[in-house]
Amino acid sequence: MKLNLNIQPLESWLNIKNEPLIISGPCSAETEEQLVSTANLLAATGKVSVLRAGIWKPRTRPGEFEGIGSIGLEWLKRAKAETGLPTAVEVATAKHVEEALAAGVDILWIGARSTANPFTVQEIADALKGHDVPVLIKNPVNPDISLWIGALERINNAGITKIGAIHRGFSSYEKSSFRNEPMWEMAIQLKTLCPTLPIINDPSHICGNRELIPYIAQKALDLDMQGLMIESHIDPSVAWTDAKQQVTPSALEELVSKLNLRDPEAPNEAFADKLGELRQKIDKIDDILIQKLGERMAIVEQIGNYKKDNKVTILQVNRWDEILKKGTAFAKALKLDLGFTEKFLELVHGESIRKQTEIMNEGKTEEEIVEATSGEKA
Ligand SMILES: C=C(O[C@@H]1C=C(C(=O)O)C=C[C@H]1O)C(=O)O
Repeated sequence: MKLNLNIQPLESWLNIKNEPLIISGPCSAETEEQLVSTANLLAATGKVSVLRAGIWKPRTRPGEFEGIGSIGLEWLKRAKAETGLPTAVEVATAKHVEEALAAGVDILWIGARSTANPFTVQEIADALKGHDVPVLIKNPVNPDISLWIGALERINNAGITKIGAIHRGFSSYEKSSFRNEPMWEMAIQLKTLCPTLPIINDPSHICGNRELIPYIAQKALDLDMQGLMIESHIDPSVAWTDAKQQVTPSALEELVSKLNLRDPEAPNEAFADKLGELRQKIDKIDDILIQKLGERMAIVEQIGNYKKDNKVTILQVNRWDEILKKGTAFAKALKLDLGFTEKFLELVHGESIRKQTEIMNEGKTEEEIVEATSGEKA
């Protein structure tokens, strides 16, 4: 499947000062002085292409600072006039869109909580109709790529062609070193579905602390993301929101200077030849892997039929345990990553279970059964 979005290339609507594209500014606009002085220091670094600031803040719990509101738009105007930097704010309602556009905000973004709600996205899309403003769409809080795609489609259907995605990570119930799990595979999947879509990484929200930002920012660039949105504050220690994850403008400058910029391709022929040669080897190995997986599944099917005839359960924990132990020991000897090996074997075992369940159900898939039973798609 490919995603059919009508997109204008990032470079055609954004003047990128310095590679990579850096969008920076405070999590929240707090005072005129805080915003304007942060903006001036950011501009002086020469590394920042867009000034961001939260004006309306979606807070998880009531009673917390919910953003300075419309007055902040006036401060942004001043910051823009003094620095020449285009400005970006988060919008979550039609009213926000109208006010931001009336105040001359250059780029709008849709936050993760809004992306998760199609009603909200549609309301924003309707308010955007007839306007030619760039819109960046953060991933939804939950790891559901369809919601992310749906939001991009709704905004694109409203006639907005200057669009991009922001990867800010996903909420997780499990304890993690990240504030929001990166789940890079989601961004990779989006890029695969729509290679022309610019994806900007937001390491501040993924990390939740400033120390990890350089690592995540570098990883994002190495995964060919088009830019970074990094929160900055003239004095993060007194920030009203997200104090732990904001950096000073000078720390931002240092962080960006230390990033290694790598190209998607190397211009020299020798590199291309060598890469081609190695990729041919990989192609051959992949063919063998898939061939062998096919052979394995044919045997799994035979076992499934045999179990069905003999009224034996699908899951055989002892055998599965044996496979895991044997497989990981072999992987260890080959210096293969054990976590990867386990995941791979689990995936293969899961497929065996799926196939044998289908056999027990006279060839009907789980999806077919769920749909026939509940009338809903599985
Ligand atoms: C194939 C079998 O069924 C299941 C699948 C297994 C596999 O994929 O290797 C192993 C044990 C069972 O849980 C089997 O019993 O051997």
